[in-house]
Amino acid sequence: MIELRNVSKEYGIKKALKDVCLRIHPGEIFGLIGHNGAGKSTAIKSLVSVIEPTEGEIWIDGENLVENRLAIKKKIGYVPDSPDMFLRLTAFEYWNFISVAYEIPEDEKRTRLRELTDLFDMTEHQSEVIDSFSHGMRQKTFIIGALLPNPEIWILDEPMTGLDPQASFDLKELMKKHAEAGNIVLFSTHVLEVAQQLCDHIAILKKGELLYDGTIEELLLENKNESLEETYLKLAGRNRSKQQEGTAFDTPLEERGV
Ligand SMILES: Nc1ncnc2c1ncn2[C@@H]1O[C@H](COP(=O)(O)OP(=O)(O)OP(=O)(O)O)[C@@H](O)[C@H]1O
Repeated sequence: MIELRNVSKEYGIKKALKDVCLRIHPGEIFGLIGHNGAGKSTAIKSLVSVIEPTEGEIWIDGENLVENRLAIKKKIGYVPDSPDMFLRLTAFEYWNFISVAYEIPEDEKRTRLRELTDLFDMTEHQSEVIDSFSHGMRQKTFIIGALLPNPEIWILDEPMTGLDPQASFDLKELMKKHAEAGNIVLFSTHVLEVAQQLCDHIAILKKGELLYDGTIEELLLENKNESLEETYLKLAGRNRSKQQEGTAFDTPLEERGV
């Protein structure tokens, strides 16, 4: 189980996460949803130890993240949102780097790499530099890297971004199988249809605050006769009063002095 206990994160004066409490259970596909800047990547980076929460604790399988960081990190496969620092490596060099970091035996590395590169049509591109890849090919490279060590917990920051329909379908099937086997798959997305299709459990963040924690079914039951999009926008979208007042863009250009 993943547990966030009253986790807050401040970047200087900016409060990116505010007292967030969450429990994610084995067997769940968990979706983090929220507008740009809501705090999704901050929550994910805290879970994978890229950053340190300002307050609160993270527990994974009954162990405190701060006290057992290395052991916990080895359980986790992570797809970052913008993994710029590896762009000069070839795809194979990147996967090799992951294999060394996770101490994957050579035979296992070869077998899993063959399976994953075949599945994501990346076998013929492994000697190419990541910087030369399209956005989707980069994304596939980092997904393969995250799944290579066969980790128990998958933490994927907007993993479908840039993927073609085949790769997106294949990844969703892998996510379902991994959760069905009793593991946790946590991912962030802006695409509500993807969340509706996949998630057993979602959390909605707005400006660092947890607005909803539960199933999509419960959320829709609480908001009868509304689509998920309508319910989500009611919760996380622009304030109703602002909508009623109209935005700056509803004002004619001449009145805005343009
Ligand atoms: N390193 C940083 N320094 C300062 N502020 C940051 C930093 N990283 C994130 N923030 C701020 O924290 C808030 C949350 O950002 P975060 O990246 O977690 O949002 P997000 O929900 O992942 O957004 P998106 O959907 O656009 O990726 C934003 O206001 C962002 O500007």
